[in-house]
Amino acid sequence: MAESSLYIDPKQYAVITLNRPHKLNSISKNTIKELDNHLTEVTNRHDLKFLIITGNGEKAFCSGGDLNDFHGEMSEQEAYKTLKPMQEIIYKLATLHIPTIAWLNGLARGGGLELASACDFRFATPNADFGFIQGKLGIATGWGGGTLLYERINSNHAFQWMIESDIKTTSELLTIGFFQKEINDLTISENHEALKPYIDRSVEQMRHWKKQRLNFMELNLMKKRMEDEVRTCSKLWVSDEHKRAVKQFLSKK
Ligand SMILES: CC[C@@H](C(=O)O)C(=O)SCCNC(=O)CCNC(=O)[C@H](O)C(C)(C)COP(=O)(O)OP(=O)(O)OC[C@H]1O[C@@H](n2cnc3c(N)ncnc32)[C@H](O)[C@@H]1OP(=O)(O)O
Repeated sequence: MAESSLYIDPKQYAVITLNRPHKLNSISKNTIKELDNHLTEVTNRHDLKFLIITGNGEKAFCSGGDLNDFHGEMSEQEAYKTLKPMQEIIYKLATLHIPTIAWLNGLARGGGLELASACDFRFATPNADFGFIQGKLGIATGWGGGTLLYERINSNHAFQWMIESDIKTTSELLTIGFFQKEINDLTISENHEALKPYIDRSVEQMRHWKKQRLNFMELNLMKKRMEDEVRTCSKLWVSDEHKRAVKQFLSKK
């Protein structure tokens, strides 16, 4: 069964849904391939105004990399080979030709927040919590999402969040500007109040504003920084602290 889906609405927006609610929409190697296909399809469409990424179910947006696939016993080289494809997806998403919205229907951890950071906007349910917890796992962001976090919020907040690796509420994240809107009604539709301004604009406007935003970002530098993150995370992946943390999570079963 597909682990994600792409839906194109007649109102000219696309929705990618992570579809592994029983695993809290964690991202497996297979999900990564599917996401790549979805993004290619969206990139080839010239009639879309914006893209939404969300998770199926009420509990989770995305709990990060699937720790069965991204397991603790990989060598540094294997870790790099495993992490790199998702970093590439995150880069593609961050530089997509139309605005993107992470629709955080539930909790997010680790790479789930890297995915959210790749989007231009983050709208979130009040009934969930969110953590860049990589620090507590003995690693650092492995998909380039640390670089993007610095693009999205004040650098002091980004720096502190990654070091402290704490779990934050929706209202805390609205306060520091990581979230732009709180959404109580989670159903994505053309009638949703939060989406109305995005639907009301034209394709040309949306593409222009996204291009303008990207012009203000140093994309080559950003790409290099994201690559550095993958390399650093791959090194940390083989640390005892990280192996212990993954083992502990997997043995919970
Ligand atoms: C690899 C990339 C790296 C990066 O670059 O950042 C990362 O993403 S590191 C971060 C990886 N993610 C995590 O460490 C989070 C792991 N999950 C949890 O800590 C907990 O699931 C939770 C988010 C705190 C929720 O806890 P709880 O409500 O008790 O639910 P369960 O733990 O019982 O989860 C239900 C179900 O889902 C499976 N699950 C959840 N997250 C993952 C995951 N990341 N990888 C694999 N499987 C995951 C969990 O094992 C349960 O499955 P079953 O036991 O089969 O029911």
